[in-house]
Amino acid sequence: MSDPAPPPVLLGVSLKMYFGHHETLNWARRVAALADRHPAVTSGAARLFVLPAFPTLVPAAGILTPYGIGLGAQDIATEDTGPYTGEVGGPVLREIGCRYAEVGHAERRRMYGEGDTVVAAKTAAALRNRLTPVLCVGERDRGTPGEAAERTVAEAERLLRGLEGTVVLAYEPQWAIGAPEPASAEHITTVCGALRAWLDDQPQHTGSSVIYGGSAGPGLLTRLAGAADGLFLGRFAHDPANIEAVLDELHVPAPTAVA
Ligand SMILES: O=C(CO)COP(=O)(O)O
Repeated sequence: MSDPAPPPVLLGVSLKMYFGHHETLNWARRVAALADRHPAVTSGAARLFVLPAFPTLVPAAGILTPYGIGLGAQDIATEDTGPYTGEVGGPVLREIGCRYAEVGHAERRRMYGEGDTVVAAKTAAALRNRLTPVLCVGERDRGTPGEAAERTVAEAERLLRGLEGTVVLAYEPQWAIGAPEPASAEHITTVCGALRAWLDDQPQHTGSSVIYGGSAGPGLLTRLAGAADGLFLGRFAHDPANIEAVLDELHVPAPTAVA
């Protein structure tokens, strides 16, 4: 009997606040066309998800979801409904077609004062609304891989305590975000391996994945050789040719021979 197909490599893109409205939709059309024709996507070897800005979510859903690209928000309110000016709650995100909600990104922690309590509450809000949290974890300052692994596993443990459900853990060492280069393959492998080992002991989070973000781009998946379940791309996904280059790195199963 042949081995079961490995789970798809997960490639996420957060557009942060870089693009205009029409620019986002044009980019989304190019990514949808790529997903429609690239064998890594059509064979199921890779799965894409995209997190655009809130106002583009509705039109982006119409462009991306027909091609199996998951849609998600870059943030989610801790509460579901009520007097929370400026917030967007999980029920609305789910209603408009989101399947993911990012929580705890380093930029929100640093610039908008979000701490562990808020991040844990947002993670709970996502799970409560059947959205997969893309939970960002990672150390602030560059240190040894071993220290980073210990710190990051403790962070994931703290943020997910008492919660149940499938999550995407996005390991994003804060010092590698917006940098010229990602963290080293050794660093990423050590930390993602520790997160994976921890998750494997958490039956309440079955089906979860660990992806790496922080100046990720073409070439990194190859260097990681399966050490992460995927990548969380930022700037280097602005040019869809780079997404294509990342997809090109995946081993695509050969089509079944027809007798
Ligand atoms: O923060 C990131 C993804 O959420 C990474 O962004 P960059 O790849 O632009 O560093």
